[in-house]
Amino acid sequence: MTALDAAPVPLRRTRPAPPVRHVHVGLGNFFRAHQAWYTHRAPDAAQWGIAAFTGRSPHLADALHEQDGLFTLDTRGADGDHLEVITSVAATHPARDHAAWLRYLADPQVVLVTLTVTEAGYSRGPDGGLAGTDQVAADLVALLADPSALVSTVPFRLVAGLAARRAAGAGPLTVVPCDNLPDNGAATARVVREAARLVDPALADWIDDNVSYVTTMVDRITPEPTADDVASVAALTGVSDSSPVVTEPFSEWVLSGTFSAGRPRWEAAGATFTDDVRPFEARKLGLLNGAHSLLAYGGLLRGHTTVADAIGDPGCLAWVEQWWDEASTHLTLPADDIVAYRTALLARFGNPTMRHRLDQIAADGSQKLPVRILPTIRAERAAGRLPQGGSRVLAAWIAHLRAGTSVTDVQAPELVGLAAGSLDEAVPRLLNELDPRLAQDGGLVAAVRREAGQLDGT
Ligand SMILES: NC(=O)c1ccc[n+]([C@@H]2O[C@H](COP(=O)([O-])OP(=O)(O)OC[C@H]3O[C@@H](n4cnc5c(N)ncnc54)[C@H](O)[C@@H]3O)[C@@H](O)[C@H]2O)c1
Ligand SMILES: O=P(O)(O)OC[C@@H](O)[C@@H](O)[C@H](O)[C@H](O)CO
Repeated sequence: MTALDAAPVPLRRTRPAPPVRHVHVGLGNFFRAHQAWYTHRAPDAAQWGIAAFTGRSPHLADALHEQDGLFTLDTRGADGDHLEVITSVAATHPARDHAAWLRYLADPQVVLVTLTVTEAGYSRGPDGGLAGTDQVAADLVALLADPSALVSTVPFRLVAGLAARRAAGAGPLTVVPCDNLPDNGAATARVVREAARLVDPALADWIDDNVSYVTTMVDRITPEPTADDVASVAALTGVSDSSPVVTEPFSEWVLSGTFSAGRPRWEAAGATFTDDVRPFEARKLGLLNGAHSLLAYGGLLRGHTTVADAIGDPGCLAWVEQWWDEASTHLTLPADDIVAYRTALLARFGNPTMRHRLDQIAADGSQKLPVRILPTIRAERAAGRLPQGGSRVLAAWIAHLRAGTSVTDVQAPELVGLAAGSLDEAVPRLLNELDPRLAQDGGLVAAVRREAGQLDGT
């Protein structure tokens, strides 16, 4: 008898969940394939339950609540599927369950907060400080009126939780951002500090004294699961799981900083602790995420749907290799490490069992290109070179915005407006949005204009 012949078994706990000592914001696919998986594998997992909150929509919190926080992780490699039920998520909550959020943060047993809220979720303005958005302003007004008011932005959710912690005398805590942002610990500290100071300068001082921020590089390609993935996991396991996650065998987590009140033994599960994350971060953001953005915009233009489709196109592959040559020049890890990483990336991108959609990666280019592409372009220009590969990534993004129909970005209406009209005008306008200094660099503007013309045939 195969698993398919039997009635599906519901996914429920048979043993108590581990006690909650860690809270996560951004319950989604990546957190479940990465941080929840590392904790599940840690030798002290029985002491480190996670309460996970969604960033916005309640859907996944509700679905996992029905399964006691359990879900199946389907790791798809060349040798087939490896299936395991991850047990580290002890409780799930929608973002609107703010009372639960405040309760956890006020609990001295809870000493860790991790985040996967996308690059845009940090509410950072162009200089990295707290953005002046309507949501930020609304959260400030709400918190000044009532410290327990529901707030929606990540900086103010943290500030509200930390205010509750201070009031309860619950002691120190560590925040561990796990999004693809360079120096994400310092980036998070800055927006939280600025938000706290607006609410109560004494609270900001307490946070400075009691909250540590760890900087991380995170890596594991985890696409949004499809209905076919849900069906295939059910067929393979015979268990009815509404919300499995599909991921790749490769995983990396590099962390740097002080955990003021303890953490799971993630190093025993494969995480690396180091004094300096930056060389790993630069390698990953430039080579993996930079090539992802190139494949997203360039691949969509060439009619592809997934990363595996696009990397199988010799034209896209040549673009990626050229971009990698430029980016690699400025990486500080040993050359053989970079060569090995590039070789491994080609296999990871080409993994035919992963349907990593290019339109998912294309979202929020205005937030992603500055960290994935611009550092290499600036370094190339400082070295007196005009990087064709980097110019092509910017040109492909511009062509994507000009196509206009499927642009998902926190600044979408503004960007689509700036992309309209002649390329001669649109290119400097859009470069100016990314960084005004780029728009003043005549050589670079001309190179991006040339590449954009090649892409759309003008
Ligand atoms: N998926 C991957 O391969 C991968 C790998 C490395 C890092 N990451 C990081 O993790 C992030 C999430 O990826 P995912 O695959 O889990 O996505 P997902 O869509 O499955 O989950 C995203 C989570 O972030 C929340 N969120 C989105 N925008 C937000 C905002 N503006 N404010 C607050 N919360 C917000 C959502 O509500 C959801 O809980 C990525 O943006 C990236 O920074 C992802
Ligand atoms: O998750 P995003 O939207 O920040 O970026 C899309 C991909 O580039 C990214 O998710 C990679 O798959 C990931 O960073 C691999 O570790």
